[in-house]
Amino acid sequence: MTERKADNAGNHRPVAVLTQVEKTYHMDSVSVPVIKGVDILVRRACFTVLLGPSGSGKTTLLNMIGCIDRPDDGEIIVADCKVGELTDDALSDFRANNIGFIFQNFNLLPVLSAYENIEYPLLLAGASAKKRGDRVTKLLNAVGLGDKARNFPGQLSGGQRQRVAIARALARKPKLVIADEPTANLDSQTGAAILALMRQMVDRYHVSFIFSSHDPDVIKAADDTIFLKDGAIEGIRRKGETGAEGAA
Ligand SMILES: Nc1ncnc2c1ncn2[C@@H]1O[C@H](COP(=O)(O)OP(=O)(O)OP(=O)(O)O)[C@@H](O)[C@H]1O
Repeated sequence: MTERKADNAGNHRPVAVLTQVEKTYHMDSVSVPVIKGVDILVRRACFTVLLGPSGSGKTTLLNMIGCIDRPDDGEIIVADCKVGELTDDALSDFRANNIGFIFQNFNLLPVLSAYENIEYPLLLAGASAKKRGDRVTKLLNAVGLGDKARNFPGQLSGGQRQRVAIARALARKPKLVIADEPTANLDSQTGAAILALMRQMVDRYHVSFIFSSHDPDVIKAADDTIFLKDGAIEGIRRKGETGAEGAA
């Protein structure tokens, strides 16, 4: 049985579990609760879409799942680790070893070529030259950019830059990739191609993707869709199931 099939059968632990997560921003004397008692289970080796209108709290939630930010209350488990118990340094290491990130503005280093951008996290991890070369070449080919290795970001289209960013996010074989509105700065055709590529990466590498969007069309690509409104879960739809269930 493949990992994916096993996961669908419920035999594998989820890649992330959020229990009663709360986050409030404080500005001067005003407190704004942004995430309100959220429970989420992110399945392993699945493509999960977090769907909600602007301001519903998608980025705030992804930042907490991605261990960039901490909740005020509740528990977050990522890759079987209770991340709230880690010190800031340990959390940084955990993030680098387990989580990849893709951003809407690509966040590539402009002075590095496509090859070097993908290689960078491997250099930071101390991987050997042979390992780096093998991995980068494999990923460049996987994202359809085998012939653009030497191009700098400024010499690539938006869609090509996002392909480099996807390859970079996968470089260290993360368990989870977080993509915050990765198609927001792309035209609809390029955005659809990027979505299809992420779907392929989930199927090929059995990595879990969690992708935020306010475009309901992205649901088609997802295994699971989590509907967020005003910082609370409105429902969760798992592919193959009819209707939306309550919080997982
Ligand atoms: N650092 C901050 N300080 C204060 N308020 C914040 C901060 N970051 C976000 N907010 C507020 O929290 C709410 C949720 O923001 P968030 O960016 O998580 O939403 P979003 O769903 O990702 O929105 P968008 O789709 O527009 O990116 C918004 O009302 C926003 O104004």
